[in-house]
Amino acid sequence: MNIAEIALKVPLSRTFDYQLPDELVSQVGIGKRVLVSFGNRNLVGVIVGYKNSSDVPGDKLKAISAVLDDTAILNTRHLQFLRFCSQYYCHPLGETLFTALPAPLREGQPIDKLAVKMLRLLEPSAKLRGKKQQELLDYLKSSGTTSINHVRALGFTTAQINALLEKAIAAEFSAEAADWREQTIEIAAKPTLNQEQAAACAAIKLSRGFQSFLLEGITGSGKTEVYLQALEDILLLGKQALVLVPEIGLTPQTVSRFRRRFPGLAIELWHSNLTDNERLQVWRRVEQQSCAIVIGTRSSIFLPFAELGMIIVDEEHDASFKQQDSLRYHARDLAAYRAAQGNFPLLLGSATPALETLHKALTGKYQLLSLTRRAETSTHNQFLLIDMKAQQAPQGFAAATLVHIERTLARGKQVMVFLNRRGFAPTLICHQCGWLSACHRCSTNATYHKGIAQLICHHCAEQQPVPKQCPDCGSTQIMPTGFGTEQIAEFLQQRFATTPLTRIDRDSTRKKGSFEQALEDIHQGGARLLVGTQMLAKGHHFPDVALVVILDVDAGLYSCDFRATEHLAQLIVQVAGRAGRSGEAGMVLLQTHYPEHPLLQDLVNNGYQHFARYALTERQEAHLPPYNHLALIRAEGHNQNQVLQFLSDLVPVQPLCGIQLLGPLPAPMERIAGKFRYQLHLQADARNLLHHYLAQLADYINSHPLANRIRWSIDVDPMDMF
Ligand SMILES: Nc1ncnc2c1ncn2[C@@H]1O[C@H](COP(=O)(O)OP(=O)(O)OP(=O)(O)O)[C@@H](O)[C@H]1O
Ligand SMILES: [Zn+2]
Repeated sequence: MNIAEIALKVPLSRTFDYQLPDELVSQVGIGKRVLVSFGNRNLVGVIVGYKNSSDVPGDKLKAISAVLDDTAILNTRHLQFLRFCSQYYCHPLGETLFTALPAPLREGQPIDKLAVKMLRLLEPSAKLRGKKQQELLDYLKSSGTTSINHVRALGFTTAQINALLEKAIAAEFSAEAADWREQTIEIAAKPTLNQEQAAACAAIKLSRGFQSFLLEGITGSGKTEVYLQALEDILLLGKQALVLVPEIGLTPQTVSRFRRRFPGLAIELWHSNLTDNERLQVWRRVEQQSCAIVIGTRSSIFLPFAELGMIIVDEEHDASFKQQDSLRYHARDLAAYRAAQGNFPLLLGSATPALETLHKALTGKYQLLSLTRRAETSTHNQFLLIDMKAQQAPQGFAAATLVHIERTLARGKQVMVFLNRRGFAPTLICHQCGWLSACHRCSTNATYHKGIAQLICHHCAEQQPVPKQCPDCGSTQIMPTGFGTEQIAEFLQQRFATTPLTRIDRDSTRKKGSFEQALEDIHQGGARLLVGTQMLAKGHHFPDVALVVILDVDAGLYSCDFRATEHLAQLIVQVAGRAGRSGEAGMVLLQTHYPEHPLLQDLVNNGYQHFARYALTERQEAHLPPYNHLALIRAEGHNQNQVLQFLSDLVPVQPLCGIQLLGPLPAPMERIAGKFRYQLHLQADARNLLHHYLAQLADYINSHPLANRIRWSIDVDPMDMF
């Protein structure tokens, strides 16, 4: 065996053969990184296998230049997981492995033994002027020597730490990272579980080996408490845990709840704001057992835990678990693979489970655990549908809605107004000729942002100045039409001039720390009127909110996406769940032109649980997921004919057995950033048929002459059709 099979970060679904030079034979190993020459470049690769012979003739076979690791950075089990991922999502193995690795490892940087930067106090009696600096000093006095990571996790900044170092009040030194299992696990005071919670927790604790659970609990029913208590046994056994949370759900409150419950335990965070180096640190810490729990967003599913004992997926229905480009994986689905592979429990929690997950629970594949009561109160929110037909609502609010807002504010309660559209207005319209502001590069509107006086495309981010005259007819009567959060907030602030208002959307929270600041304002009760998009809606616990207003639910009722109603119902329930968390029942107003719509009626009268079960019967009748499996092949390019040609070539002459193929069809958004977009839909009753066909197709595509001239992708289990 003198030939190594190497995975490289190139967009080809194959590995590459390299000769093993004698002097490196003792250093190589599967899962280690190597340096090889590829074309005229030097690339980092990962050894994934060995062989005796190659299709490449011996004299053409290049040799490995260097071995970069002493020990494998991907162990056999982890490689097996990533291989599965590559096959399942029809994505090249090399690119899959390199997606999993933190950037410094992709670039070939060394992974040395983990050293931890520690702080030691030198001058305990020093007096500092900065309040936070003094707090840090006091903390060091009480805690003794502490890792810098830990101090930062408590909220102290690098600047504050450096201030102590510069004044020689504290010194920094390196220590070998401690094994988290050597610490005694402390469990802080906790509430007694109610009956339903206790039953759920017992079921999880009693499970042996791999078992998936769906914890279906209404908002505020105490799911997090079940997670915390279910984790105890796992930690006591010395096993690590991964808690996957949606991008928006990684709030300081969630994290501090875990930290408070397990004081002193090494808990790491993983999210998109970490630097490359911070990611590498977490990677090493989970691998070298110096961390017990990771709370992370989707890509933390790729972390190389030394010994994982449980995965929890909070808000498992959330769309952010699915990656929407390159390797289009779903972290929840990969979590199921990892749990089966490692033979440990998987716990999925949601108030509004995805229909796919619910289906698995109802057919017995997952064990269903239900929480039907709110943990702290016995109240349920009251829903009210406000009929917008024939209403005068010049500012987007029905008169009745404004009365409810006024009354709630008068009682000293907070009001939350939800609209999932940022900006001032979705488009400008010319009153004379009907011209609409559109993006030049996408088949969509350009949103009017009043504060910065710009038209911005929310798909490609193109900005244009606001025209003074209509580009078509020259009229000066150009006006905003429709509403965005910016406009809603402006109107409410005029109407309730003395009421403090906070707006939370991507525009208002661009500045670092401003989101946290706004949340803090709401918690302290400073803000009484809260206006926002889904950034405001998810996961937060605002005890004082007594009224939630959802301004526009109609778009989700009539959409071409078959998941639109499911997503609308989930959104309504999540947003509504922000109300009434402090004892008295909250009120939820839904403004709609279709108050008699069966979906709204079902949701409002019978709740999500009922709605979802009914929605499943509809999916079954329509042969849609989860009763059937989908894949989407997307292609886009500047040359429309090439894109169409490429996809047409993929359509087989003979119909396929067990697979329906539709297309090429224009994508719902036919142009984005100047590119034409088309797709093929594949639908199959049996998953193995679909995967078998996709594997063949991927090979064929790679040999297609247009494959490297247009952008194409395969999306297995697509979550949206765009
Ligand atoms: N058994 C209990 N006894 C008393 N209080 C509890 C209990 N379980 C949970 N709580 C409290 O109830 C509130 C809601 O609980 P928790 O946040 O766990 O619910 P959740 O279902 O995770 O909420 P969400 O729907 O927002 O995700 C929290 O303040 C929590 O501390
Ligand atoms: Zn655009």
